Amino acid sequence: MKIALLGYGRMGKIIERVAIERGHSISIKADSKTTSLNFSDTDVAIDFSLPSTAVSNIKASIDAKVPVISGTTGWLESYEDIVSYCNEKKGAFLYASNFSLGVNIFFEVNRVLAKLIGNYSDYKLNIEEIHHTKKLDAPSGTAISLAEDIIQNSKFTNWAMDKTNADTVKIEAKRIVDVPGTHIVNYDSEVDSIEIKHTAHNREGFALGAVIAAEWIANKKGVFNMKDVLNIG
Ligand SMILES: NC(=O)C1=CN([C@@H]2O[C@H](COP(=O)(O)OP(=O)(O)OC[C@H]3O[C@@H](n4cnc5c(N)ncnc54)[C@H](OP(=O)(O)O)[C@@H]3O)[C@@H](O)[C@H]2O)C=CC1
Ligand SMILES: O=C(O)C1=N[C@H](C(=O)O)C[C@H](O)C1
Repeated sequence: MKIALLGYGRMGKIIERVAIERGHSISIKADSKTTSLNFSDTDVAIDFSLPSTAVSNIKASIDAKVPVISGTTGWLESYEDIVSYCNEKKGAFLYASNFSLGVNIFFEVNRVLAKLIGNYSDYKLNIEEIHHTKKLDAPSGTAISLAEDIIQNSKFTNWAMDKTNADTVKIEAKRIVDVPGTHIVNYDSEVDSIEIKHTAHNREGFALGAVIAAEWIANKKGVFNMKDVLNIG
């Protein structure tokens, strides 16, 4: 496949290597200096750019009838608009806050735990995410996915980063040099604690998952997520 990389930073460069190792070629390497996108020689686009550029890149791909994989986080206020846009234009779009197999298994464990424990008022809930200091958005997209899954499967009704009440999932964001991505879900009561944790050791798993998603979405139409790709849960 010919893959357009919309964003050629930390992730874009690793995705390039993984894609070439899997027999693909790169048709576009877009960065902040790119002024226009020509998709004439592209089969699929992968966007790992900035919160401020993700929406226009996704729309440009859909307009060009190129299926688009979206890994950029921090733009989710426009997610429903993109879903409508993609459906109207009969395009193909897949967003994941985290493409790694490990985190997608972690999401499943988180949902089960929320169903089991999330209705007991004895436990206070805290999500902690730790990332490198260059990260632009907070909380991480992955932490938001974890919180939203807990809200769908328990008594919790909302998430917030600051003051919480009993129905709020509290998310704490920490920034430490070079950390690729760590997420912890902690339930704490007077008598015990239950904690699940995912630690990314590097960015390889995110890149591999994005390329697998790009291979999967070729020739499909619709709006998808990583559960569709991995067939888990
Ligand atoms: N879903 C997932 O599994 C993961 C998601 N992410 C997310 O991916 C995004 C990118 O992360 P990362 O690679 O670390 O960030 P970087 O800052 O390293 O890369 C961002 C890239 O986007 C480029 N860019 C700027 N403007 C545009 C534009 N208009 N069109 C295309 N590209 C543009 C930048 O250009 P320049 O180099 O010129 O500045 C840079 O190359 C973040 O939102 C991050 O949260 C990260 C890891 C995993
Ligand atoms: O910015 C990052 O680096 C990462 N962003 C994603 C997120 O916001 O959840 C995924 C991963 O944790 C790395």
